Amino acid sequence: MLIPVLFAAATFLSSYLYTKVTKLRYLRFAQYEHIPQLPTSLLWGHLKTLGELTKRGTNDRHPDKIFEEMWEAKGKPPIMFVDLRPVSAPMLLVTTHEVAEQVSRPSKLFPLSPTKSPTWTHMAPIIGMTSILAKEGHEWKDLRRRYTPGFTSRHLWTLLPLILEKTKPFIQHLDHFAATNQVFPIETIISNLTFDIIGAAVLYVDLNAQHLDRSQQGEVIRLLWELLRTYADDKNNLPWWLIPRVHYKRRRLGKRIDTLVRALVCQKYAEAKSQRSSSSTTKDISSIVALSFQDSDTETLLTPSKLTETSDQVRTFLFAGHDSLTSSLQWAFYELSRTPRALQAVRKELDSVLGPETDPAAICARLLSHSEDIFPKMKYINAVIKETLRLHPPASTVRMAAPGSGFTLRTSATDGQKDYLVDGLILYSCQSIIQRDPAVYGDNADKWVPERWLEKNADIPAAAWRPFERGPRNCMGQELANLESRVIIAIVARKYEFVKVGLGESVSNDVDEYGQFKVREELYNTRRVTAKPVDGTLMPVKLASPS
Ligand code: HEM
Repeated sequence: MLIPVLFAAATFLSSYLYTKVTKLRYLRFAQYEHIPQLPTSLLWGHLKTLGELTKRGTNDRHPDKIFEEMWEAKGKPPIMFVDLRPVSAPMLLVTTHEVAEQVSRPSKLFPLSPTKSPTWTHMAPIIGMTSILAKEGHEWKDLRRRYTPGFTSRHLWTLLPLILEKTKPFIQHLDHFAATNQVFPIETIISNLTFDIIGAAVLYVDLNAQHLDRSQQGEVIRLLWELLRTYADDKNNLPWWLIPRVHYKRRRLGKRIDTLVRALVCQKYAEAKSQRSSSSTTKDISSIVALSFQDSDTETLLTPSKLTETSDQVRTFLFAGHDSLTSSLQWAFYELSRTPRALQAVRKELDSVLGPETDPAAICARLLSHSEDIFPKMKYINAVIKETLRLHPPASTVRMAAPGSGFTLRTSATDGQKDYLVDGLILYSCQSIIQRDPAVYGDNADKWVPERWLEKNADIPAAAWRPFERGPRNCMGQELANLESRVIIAIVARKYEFVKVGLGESVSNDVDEYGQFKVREELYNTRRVTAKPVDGTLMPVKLASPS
């Protein structure tokens, strides 16, 4: 009796194992064999290669760098399959602007462009579950429509006095560091400044971010910092079952921030309502959220679901409004500090548009009184910002067309035009590869050369510069980011001299053929939700000598 039972069990087990292994072989080797890829392992897909490459270099470098090494090893194809199962869904690395454009633009299949990848949920504790960043279809459209008034150029110009006001503590910190000769990460003071600006712009509140002593900062900022720190060691969006305690901590902190933000939203809603019903002419219509309350639904009642949704958008704006901007400003100051030619050009431009006065208060006054005249003339500064975002893009888009949707991507004629079925894959447009394409940017694609944006005949396709992404889901805050960047550079560039120490420190006063100081060891990006200089950009500052 026992033998037939054992025999039946063994037959069942071996047929079960056979089915599983056949399926695994299909998933690993056959399912996406039509897409260029490195050799893969039956059990670990490309995770093994990813792990080995990670160990071979500086292991806290941004995963984009490791993807780039894989892409180079495969001969730089326009798209590449990277199998991250079981840690994450399988991914398609997109490396040319022609293909990236198809990922971000509307099509018959996806009238609002392909949907966001479900991997966004690792950010849910920061931005909430109903964030505009992740919504789709008409829900996303409604949110975009409701919040657009707060991001129009006309409205943004009304924020200028507020932005300038917020730069005062920032300048005081710089003066203090210059007087005490302290080495400090400029990330801290830039991020505190951009937090304060976005808090004021979004809710018209003082988030009290600009204290170097964290215990003195407002509670929302302290908790947000703590929350963002939990992402510092998680370079690959590890699933909850690999880091359960970290996920629990994120959820707990996210909830506490949500509670505080909800209270602020209720307070702002009550203020907006009472201002509307009074005949006062000093209505607070100046915050992005107050403007969204003018939407007819919300005007009548802040229902629990509207409150949740508003808190999620506020948290999204607080995060998106400080994070990438801080990173790009750090890189801008660093690149300027190591490129004397460019710093001189920035200063010359500021002299010509602002006059010789370099005192921040005088600059603020002039920016306020002559903004319409001054900002359009900041051509070189614009080129500095553009080039910095090209070479050091902080963020990108990650999409996924549902399995079975039949979504295809076509590679360009120069890449041997071919259609690839890519549904079910995470579609990752890797900006740091796309924006350094020598076919577009030439032999100096890896170099920081702001002048390339000033050349009259520079033949750079619009789609090849995409730090804010393109298509309907592009960045809502790009104009605000640009305004803040120009203001901060205008106030700081002539008064202070930044000198990088540690990573990225110059070896001598010799410049290379692109006019940049040679460095001992390159400064590089790491991943903390988005891409950021790994050391917070350690830069002592001193007062610039008068020119
Ligand atoms: C240099 C600064 C910035 C960069 C490089 C940047 C980059 C990006 C990118 C790449 C996206 C697309 C993300 C995706 O597809 O998942 C995005 C979306 C977004 N950004 Fe920015 N951003 C910056 C500043 C800002 C600022 C200051 C705000 C102000 C609140 C902001 C608000 C948003 C919002 C709300 C979205 C989602 C738009 C939507 O899905 O409709 N960003 N940003």
